[in-house]
Amino acid sequence: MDDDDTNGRRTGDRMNGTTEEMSLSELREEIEEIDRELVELIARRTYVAGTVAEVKAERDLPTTDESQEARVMERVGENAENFDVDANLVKAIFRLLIELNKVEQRESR
Ligand SMILES: C=C(O[C@@H]1C=C(C(=O)O)C=C[C@H]1O)C(=O)O
Repeated sequence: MDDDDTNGRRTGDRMNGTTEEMSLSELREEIEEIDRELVELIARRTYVAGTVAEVKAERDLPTTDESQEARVMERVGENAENFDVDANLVKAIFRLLIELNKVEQRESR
């Protein structure tokens, strides 16, 4: 039995049933749309951080705020658990997003 014979059912079983009849190409289209949304969200997060950088520059505050980073990491860990995904993996992704923001903030001041 090859992958196509499962007709997406393995994925459908993990979700709400609406994906059960989806073909591989339809599932990949769904992933493509999700990926586009993820990149849009990353761009929005980076944009807001740019505004944070302006506020910090006005107040003469440093780019890095470790206590805020700890709050972000705790929050994303809780969100990961609520959505039943690996908290350590999600935290690793957010570590990168925070670093991206700090690079952007340093470049804009
Ligand atoms: C965006 C900020 O600047 C930095 C980046 C953070 C982030 O990407 O979440 C958090 C804390 C800061 O080190 C902030 O202070 O809120």
